[in-house]
Amino acid sequence: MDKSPYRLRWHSSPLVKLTFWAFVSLAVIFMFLFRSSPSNGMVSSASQFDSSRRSLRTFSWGGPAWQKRVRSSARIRVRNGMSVLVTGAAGFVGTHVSAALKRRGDGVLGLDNFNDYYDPSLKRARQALLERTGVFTVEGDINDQALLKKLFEVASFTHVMHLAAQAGVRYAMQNPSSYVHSNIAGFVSLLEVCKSANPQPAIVWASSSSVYGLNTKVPFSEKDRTDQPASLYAATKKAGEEIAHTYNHIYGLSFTGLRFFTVYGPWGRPDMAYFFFTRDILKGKSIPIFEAPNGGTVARDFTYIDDITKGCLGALDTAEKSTGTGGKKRGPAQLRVFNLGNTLPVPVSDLVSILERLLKVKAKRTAMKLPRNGDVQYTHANISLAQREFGYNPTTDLQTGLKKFVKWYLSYYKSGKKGAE
Ligand SMILES: O=C(O)[C@H]1O[C@H](OP(=O)(O)OP(=O)(O)OC[C@H]2O[C@@H](n3ccc(=O)[nH]c3=O)[C@H](O)[C@@H]2O)[C@H](O)[C@@H](O)[C@@H]1O
Repeated sequence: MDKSPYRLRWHSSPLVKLTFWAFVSLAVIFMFLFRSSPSNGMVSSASQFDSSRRSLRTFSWGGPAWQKRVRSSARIRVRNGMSVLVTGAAGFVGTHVSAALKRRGDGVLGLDNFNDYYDPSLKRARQALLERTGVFTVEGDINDQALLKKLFEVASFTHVMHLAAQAGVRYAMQNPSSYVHSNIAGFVSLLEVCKSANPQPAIVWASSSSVYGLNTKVPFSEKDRTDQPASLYAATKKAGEEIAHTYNHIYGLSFTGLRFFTVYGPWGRPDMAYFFFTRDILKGKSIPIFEAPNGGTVARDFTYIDDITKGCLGALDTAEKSTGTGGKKRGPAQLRVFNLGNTLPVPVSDLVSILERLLKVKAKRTAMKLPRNGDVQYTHANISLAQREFGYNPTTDLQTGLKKFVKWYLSYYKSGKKGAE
């Protein structure tokens, strides 16, 4: 038995004993909070949710300075303005919409996971552009509910512009789980937080023209069937529309889904045909141009980014409030879906001809059979619903829009210094 004076004193003084155990308990509680609660302003690991991404990431967020930036970015600076959480803010459409909202005085907070589906340095350049406009983009994943809850605690968003998604029709064959992760699990994760927020935000989000799938009735109207998706990407977007219906029905969340038709323009996505055709024409590489099996034309209703941005703002401006509070529905809420297209389908071979003229380089064309990996032959939007509801009126033809894209492309990848991958 230990007979040291310390031991004796330990046993004999209840006050010392109490102090010691109080100290130990506090230390344990502190360690627990530090490790497990990112909402306390520490570190959140989104990678545990994200086994499908090629680069697993850990995001840092929190702390008083971070909260101050979030609050300031989301602050409304104009009468009757809105405070919008934009997911996928460092994406193509996200950047344009965030900047447009900020410029007119709305509060905007960006959220993006900066994944490596395509060159993340382009996303960082977009983030820097947003920063200059006054938009702070938080680095994080929509599957990270602790982060989302924290954002809603710090800022009171009136709207969510949900653009974060795994895009691309053909890539779904290579990495199917990334579509489920972002477009289904991520969407549900976001809606779980939105439905419990007080007040609930109104949600405007990106669906896709691809939901029309094998539908052959043109132009595509919102009333046409969308139960024959031709790719997993399309299936996850269609699932999103059904999930929106459920959250609208159960919780009174207000939803506007926007079916975008092949959006293109400056700061665009390098995985899209007009973008990598430009790169490959300049490099002298051959361009695979898809042809339909019957010798028919493959065409798209290419829609310029400024027209899409106006459509997004129109949808936000006419979105009604959600009706629920604290996770409970109080009445029926708005549920809308709109085509946002250009109404002028252009054959892919014509797109290449326009690029040849703008770049002053002859393309090496290779005809290829339309692969059976999700591509559809033709898209054409009927936009009368969006026209009626919020005056959507696209004004940019493909020639004009591509001219602006090429100008941006050449200046961004100045004389091959940055070199598009
Ligand atoms: O409208 C939409 O909802 C979709 O638009 C695009 O999908 P897509 O129209 O297939 O756009 P691209 O991949 O840029 O293809 C444009 C056209 O070029 C054709 N193409 C593509 C690649 C290629 O190597 N050759 C080729 O001829 C495609 O068949 C298509 O007709 C986007 O990539 C999707 O994320 C978006 O949801």
